[in-house]
Amino acid sequence: MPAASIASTMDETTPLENMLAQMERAQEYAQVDPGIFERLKYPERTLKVTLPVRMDDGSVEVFTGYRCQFDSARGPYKGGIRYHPSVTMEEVTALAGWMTWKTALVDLPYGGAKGGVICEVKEMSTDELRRMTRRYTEGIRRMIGPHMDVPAPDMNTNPEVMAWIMDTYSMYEGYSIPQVVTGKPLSLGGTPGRVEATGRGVAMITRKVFDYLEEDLHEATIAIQGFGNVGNWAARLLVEMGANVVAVSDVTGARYDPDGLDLGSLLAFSEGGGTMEGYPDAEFISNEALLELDVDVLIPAAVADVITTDNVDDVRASVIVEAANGPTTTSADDALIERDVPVVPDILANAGGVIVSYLEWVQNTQEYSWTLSQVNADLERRLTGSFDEVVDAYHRHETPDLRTAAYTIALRRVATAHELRGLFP
Ligand SMILES: NC(=O)C1=CN([C@@H]2O[C@H](COP(=O)(O)OP(=O)(O)OC[C@H]3O[C@@H](n4cnc5c(N)ncnc54)[C@H](O)[C@@H]3O)[C@@H](O)[C@H]2O)C=CC1
Ligand SMILES: O=C(O)CCC(=O)C(=O)O
Repeated sequence: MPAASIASTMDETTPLENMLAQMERAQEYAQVDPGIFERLKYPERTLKVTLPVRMDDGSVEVFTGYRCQFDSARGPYKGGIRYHPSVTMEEVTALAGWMTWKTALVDLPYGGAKGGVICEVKEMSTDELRRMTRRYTEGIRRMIGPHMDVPAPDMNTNPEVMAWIMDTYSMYEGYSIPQVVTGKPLSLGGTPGRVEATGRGVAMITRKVFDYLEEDLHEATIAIQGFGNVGNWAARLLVEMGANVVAVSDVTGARYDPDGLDLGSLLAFSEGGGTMEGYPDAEFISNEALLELDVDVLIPAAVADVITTDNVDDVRASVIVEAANGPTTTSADDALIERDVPVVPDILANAGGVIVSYLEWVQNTQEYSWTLSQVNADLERRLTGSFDEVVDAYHRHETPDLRTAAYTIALRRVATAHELRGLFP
């Protein structure tokens, strides 16, 4: 389905419509060829797969999965796989689009893709998840490959799931192909630093935006929505940098302590299967209340569309760093621009994950491994360099916000690749 017709059937806060609106806003400054711009509103292809899975009780459940390949002008498609009940073809399309702008912005030789399966991981056993993952991999295996499309983790997927994907793909090809997927366990060709890379990047970018604003991160108060892979690593590393993490949440709610949370205890509790609701210390507040706390930095690190016209006037943070994909709607962006609240956009703030995925893929391709300090140094160089480029574009083009500056860079890079390849005679 063409992106424009998907968008016209949905209300204004859907991720796909937001992504298209973000592109439109940047085109005013990027001024790429109108024909190419029109092309870039549409994904190249999306595959929908049906996944029959034998459940532990002997019944068969049929799951639906997608892989959307948005653009490949700059290189193989790249992007994570999400397991979540709210996955839709439209959401996967928006996420694949965001991957396209993200890889271009941080100048990786990739295009953008995203996959997802509609499922509730909490209600499935490990065996059921493995069978579903193998089915999904079989379903999409003709469109992925180390030089074609390289999946990675996203919400509710992890190194174990990546190992199953790698194994299933390799079985069909007849030999081991670790570089078909990134975010693998270390003993299967994963790289040191990938698990924490997205959270580390979020922390690095938060420090960078504080330097840019000439503010001190030391003792700055931080609220983080989402305490999964990205949120919990961002929290730990920000505390290491001297910041004061005062609130974190998961899907059940948030814990808040204005003097700073005991992260060690929260991590141990959640690693043992506990939820925020069940955590015994600190004040329990809702996810909505977390977004409205009077803090220096708000880091949405869970789902899309959480800062909207409904709550943006109550968001009191001085800076927003988008660790999740698509947490702010375009109308909320307008209000934040009006109030001069800096928003570091997702395609920059959470790019640490795909940068280290690239480093994993490079190591696999070269059959050579790097140390953690080499990986982290390369991540920091790329990410902070991209931040500087975005700030430079913001001032040079006088864009309304950092997001538009980031998109201006990304759109131009992707459009140049299309032009050079002669895709538009
Ligand atoms: N894992 C990665 O490397 C990357 C992830 N991201 C984005 O970061 C975000 C989080 O991803 P992960 O940490 O990997 O996922 P995860 O599955 O490890 O953790 C997600 C967290 O969000 C919470 N959550 C789920 N639904 C929620 C809701 N409706 N309201 C509040 N909290 C909710 C969960 O309880 C959990 O704490 C997603 O938007 C993802 O697309 C972006 C770049 C890379
Ligand atoms: O590591 C990757 O390849 C992609 C991670 C991802 O899905 C994202 O950045 O949203």
